[in-house]
Amino acid sequence: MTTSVRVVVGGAVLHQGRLLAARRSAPPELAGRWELPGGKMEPGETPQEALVRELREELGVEAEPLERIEGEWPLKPPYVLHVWTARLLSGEPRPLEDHDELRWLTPDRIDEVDWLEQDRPAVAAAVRLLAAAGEPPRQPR
Ligand SMILES: Nc1nc2c([nH]c(=O)n2[C@H]2C[C@H](O)[C@@H](COP(=O)(O)OP(=O)(O)OP(=O)(O)O)O2)c(=O)[nH]1
Repeated sequence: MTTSVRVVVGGAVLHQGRLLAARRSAPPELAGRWELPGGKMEPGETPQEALVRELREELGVEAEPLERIEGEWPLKPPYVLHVWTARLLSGEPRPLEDHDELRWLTPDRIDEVDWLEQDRPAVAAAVRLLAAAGEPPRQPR
């Protein structure tokens, strides 16, 4: 028997050395916990299209997905979490839907919010990317 999984696409939105964190307002068991904004892929959508749509609906911004963070994290069945890095093209993120607070976190402050457990590996990977991007260029040998 094959079980079909459904993908939830989360966006690691990176801007000026920071990662965007969003605090869920619902459902009750997840409210108050922090996550990467995003949502369920709809039939016929690519992950990138789903992420662009979700970030537009939830945050009121236009964003560009960049690359997939390797890995897949199980959520409540049948959902699994995939994460893509993304950059803002226009707009200032606002918590329009599903969230009641947003915060831009620098790598050193990433643990100041209570991330959903299932998001932690992807958040750690996003922080590594931010830290690498923030390093000064290496001296040529
Ligand atoms: N968006 C998002 N959802 C996550 C993350 N981690 C995590 O466990 N989830 C869970 C919460 C929800 O049960 C589910 C995603 O649902 P959602 O409510 O964000 O997606 P959606 O906007 O498409 O939902 P819907 O109201 O259309 O049903 O995955 C995450 O980082 N981002």
